[in-house]
Amino acid sequence: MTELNLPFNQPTILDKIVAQTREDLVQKKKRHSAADFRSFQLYEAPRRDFKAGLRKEGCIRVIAEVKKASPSKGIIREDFDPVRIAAQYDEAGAAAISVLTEPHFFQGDLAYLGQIRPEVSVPLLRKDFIVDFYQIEEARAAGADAILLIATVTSGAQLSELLHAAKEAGLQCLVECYSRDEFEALRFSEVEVVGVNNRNLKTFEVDLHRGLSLLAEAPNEVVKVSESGLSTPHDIETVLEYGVDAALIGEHFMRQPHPGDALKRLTENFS
Ligand SMILES: O=P(O)(O)OC[C@@H](O)[C@@H](O)c1c[nH]c2ccccc12
Repeated sequence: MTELNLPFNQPTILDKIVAQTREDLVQKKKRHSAADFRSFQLYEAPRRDFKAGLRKEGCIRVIAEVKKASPSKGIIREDFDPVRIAAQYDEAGAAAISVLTEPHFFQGDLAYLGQIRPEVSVPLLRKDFIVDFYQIEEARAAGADAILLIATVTSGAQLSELLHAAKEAGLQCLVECYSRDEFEALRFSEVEVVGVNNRNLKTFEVDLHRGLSLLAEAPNEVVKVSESGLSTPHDIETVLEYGVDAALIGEHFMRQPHPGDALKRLTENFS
């Protein structure tokens, strides 16, 4: 993908996050081998069906996100209690909860998954930058039901291998892409849930219609998720007009005093 508005050869924020993730992995592997995760209590817990809740004809399904900070916005919510926020989302009818676990750029924590899990009934998506099989075992041990795989970060054979490994580990995947090239390179025989990020992770620009037009091209049997920058009933109406099943929403909810009420208000006419 060409980014004409970026200086040549400058590392993007995404490059930096992935480099940091790889560095962290070196340290983590010294502490635990992937096989060690098998002895974690949550490793054997039954998984919740992420995909099943994401499609309801004529309704918007919401993956509500627990996110303290982001590289584009800095701290989004000072008063951040991940378990309380997740419980509100669950009560407000979220189809799933996305939990940022990346620590350096999003101030996330892997431990949030295990803390949230017993307090909610819906599936949990681990939102992180997965580049290694190790992180799949780690996600299972931490209590995730599904993981995000980002086509901008991992594509082709590597993406297929991670998808396969996740399936083996009993985890479902949300495969996120940004560009048309990434979208067209996806093997829809392997991808059950596809997301298009409306925000360019390199420049942070948001373009809802660009993302939705791409999603509309996905095969019928694939669950479609519109991600990022959604905040108004008009946005939700637009998402539904494109035949998209679910919306992934973080910042808008996290900026409201009561994120659960914000979710109810946003979806009351579409559920
Ligand atoms: O907070 P927003 O604009 O509602 O967006 C949520 C989610 O789509 C966004 O956090 C996100 C989408 N893809 C990602 C990949 C990594 C980290 C974060 C993301």
